[in-house]
Amino acid sequence: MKTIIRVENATKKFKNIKVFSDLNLEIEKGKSYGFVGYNGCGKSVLFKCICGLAKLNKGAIYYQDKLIGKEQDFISDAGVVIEAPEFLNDLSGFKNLKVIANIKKLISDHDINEALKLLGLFEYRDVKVGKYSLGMKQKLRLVQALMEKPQILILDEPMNGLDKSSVEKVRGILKKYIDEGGTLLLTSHNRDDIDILCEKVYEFDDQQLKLEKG
Ligand SMILES: Nc1ncnc2c1ncn2[C@@H]1O[C@H](COP(=O)(O)OP(=O)(O)OP(=O)(O)O)[C@@H](O)[C@H]1O
Repeated sequence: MKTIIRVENATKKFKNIKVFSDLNLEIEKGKSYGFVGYNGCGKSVLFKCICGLAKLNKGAIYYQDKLIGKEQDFISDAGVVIEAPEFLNDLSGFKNLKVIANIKKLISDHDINEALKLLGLFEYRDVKVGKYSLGMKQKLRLVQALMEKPQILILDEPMNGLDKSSVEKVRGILKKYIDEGGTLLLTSHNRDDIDILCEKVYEFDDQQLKLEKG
């Protein structure tokens, strides 16, 4: 299997808080990985560093052999849900996605609509995002992450704010994504999400990652 992400001796700290230290990790293409641990253990910070949204204090992260932050600013070809990427409240759901799609110009309006349908947002495509509920905004984030059919998905608590049937729907979408060869990095405080979707599970333990399953 081909390594797609390599984290080497990574250390990240904030002033007096050391989040992780000399952490090593290999992500193989086509596999699904879960990351678990208590609030504040470092899951989101690790994901941000992998994406290029935060800098390591020491060590290196490679995406397809390119050094993140140097040879490549941000991870490319990835669908990402981390915290709340803010949408423009005065634009509709569709137009927000269109603004993002225009950056890479990989997909058509039809593709955006199909992605909206996947999560049941198509009928709200023309409603301003400012009028979306919390769950609807979360679904829009997922649509954004999925719409360009990225080869890797990095999802930090993607089920936040979703009702039971939407969680089932997203699990189905992610399962299909993995079955079709996608690579998934996932955090969730719902252990069922992790168990259903991830073949390998890492737990944060004393500033390190411990392989818990797989
Ligand atoms: N920008 C920041 N400035 C200072 N400290 C930060 C910053 N971002 C995160 N931290 C700290 O880094 C540590 C790890 O935070 P992180 O958000 O990665 O936790 P997490 O495992 O994702 O938690 P949760 O399960 O609550 O989402 C915490 O102690 C947090 O307070």
